[in-house]
Amino acid sequence: MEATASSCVLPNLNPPGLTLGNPNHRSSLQCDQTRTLKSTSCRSSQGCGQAYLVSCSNSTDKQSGIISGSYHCGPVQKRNPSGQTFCSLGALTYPGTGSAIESPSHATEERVGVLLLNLGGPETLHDVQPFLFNLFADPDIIRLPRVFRFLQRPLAQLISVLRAPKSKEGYAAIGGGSPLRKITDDQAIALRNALEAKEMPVNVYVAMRYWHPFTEDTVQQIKRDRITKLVVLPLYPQFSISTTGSSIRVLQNIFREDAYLSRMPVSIIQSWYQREGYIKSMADLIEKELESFSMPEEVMIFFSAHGVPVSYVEDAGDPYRDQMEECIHLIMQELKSRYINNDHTLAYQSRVGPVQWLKPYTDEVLVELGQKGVKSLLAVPVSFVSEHIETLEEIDMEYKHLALESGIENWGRVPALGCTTSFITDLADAVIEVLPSATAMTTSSTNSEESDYDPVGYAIKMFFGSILAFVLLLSPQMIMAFRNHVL
Ligand SMILES: C=CC1=C(C)c2cc3[nH]c(cc4nc(cc5[nH]c(cc1n2)c(C)c5CCC(=O)O)C(CCC(=O)O)=C4C)c(C)c3C=C
Ligand SMILES: [Fe+2]
Repeated sequence: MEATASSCVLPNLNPPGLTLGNPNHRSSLQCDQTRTLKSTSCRSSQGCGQAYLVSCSNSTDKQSGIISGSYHCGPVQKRNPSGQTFCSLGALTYPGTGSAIESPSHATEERVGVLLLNLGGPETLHDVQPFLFNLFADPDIIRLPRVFRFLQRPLAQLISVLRAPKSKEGYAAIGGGSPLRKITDDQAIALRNALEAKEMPVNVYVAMRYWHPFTEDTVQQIKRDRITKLVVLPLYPQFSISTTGSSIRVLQNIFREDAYLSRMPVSIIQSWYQREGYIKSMADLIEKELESFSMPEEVMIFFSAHGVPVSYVEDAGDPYRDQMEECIHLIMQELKSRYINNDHTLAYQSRVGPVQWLKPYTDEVLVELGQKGVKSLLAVPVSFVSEHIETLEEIDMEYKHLALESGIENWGRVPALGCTTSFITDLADAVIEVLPSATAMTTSSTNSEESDYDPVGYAIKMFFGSILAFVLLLSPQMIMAFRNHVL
């Protein structure tokens, strides 16, 4: 199955209601253009991270991954299946930094980059609160009406401080930090190798949304390396406004403000949950894990997806729930084709704050299943392809404990895909498929809300809104909602 790619006519958003149609149809995708993110700025008080590159040279270790100055690639130029020229290992010399920025359209050789987008995670306990600040300061995570946007950062500060103790406990329980950076770097290396094996040498970059290496820094590296064509590959199988949508919006803001980048042909793979390689790889993991139970056919396959607030799906048109359900259906079909006919269910985990999230909730379903007499359960994390705090702590510790307490006797968990060969090979195919459709990013700057601007109405809303927001936010219920998972 083909990857769904948009050739980068990026979302034109009309806040406050971020309307997202099917992201596979780029004309229906709308986003918010009101944020101003400077491409070179550091966020939070933690200083700039360094962009990390898995290069198309032989230097793949992390220390040498940071490129500065001239950069040499191999002796031969190769053509990909669509006739484009690439550097192969060794010979092509990438001009060093500091020279005039050349427009990609005038460049003589093709230098292809693949940009992996991911969430990022705190590397130490000290990073937890600033990481949470970056997360909650994202208007795609806390979606305030436009008129209250000025409250975004103060709210983020408050919520991150309230939430930090609980998050720190979680990160402490999994070794003191998130494994996400290391796993994503490993996936980048594996993808680079898989593409090279398919005669397509590329540079693979990692850009995180909330922690190092920040998207802004990685994009600067891409520019320094004079990449001429880019495939953007979010490491989220399903599209959500809060994940892929948010990362793409940051990219859009950076690219729009830069002459070189705005002319670079880019292809974005918005979701890939329906790809055969991914579905088969997930089915392989489930099949293997089922074999560890004494009576595999009696095991309930329990898909647990990261939740999003209901309003994302029902008001903002986030396709996340539909894509998740279709994804589960495809995995189950694949299992059926292998004569695996187990019962299955889907629930949503990791809710934060005082609003309604997608239901059913994982913790509630686990208790119900235990009460109904289910004895064996296999948990399958399905919204993310790396181990992270919500697999290692929430599922493996909290939910396992809850399930065993509720009467479930045999517990298993499918590992995240990580660097599974069949999965990475399929991602490489996805990159190859979308490369020919890369086109320069174009955005419209028209914003109807801005043209309807009414200063008096705005001041009134801002005055009463601020009072209301602070009263609500400082209520004990609200504080509890952010400290714990639920009200
Ligand atoms: C598809 C995956 C994810 C969606 C959708 C998503 C939405 C979402 N998340 C929060 C709040 C938090 N997320 C946190 C960590 C976290 N989230 C994801 C993935 C999705 N989030 C991952 C992979 C991680 C873990 C990163 C790591 O360090 O390993 C956290 C921090 C941890 C905690 O305190 O629980 C918060 C907070 C919201 C509000 C949201 C949708 C609006
Ligand atoms: Fe999350």
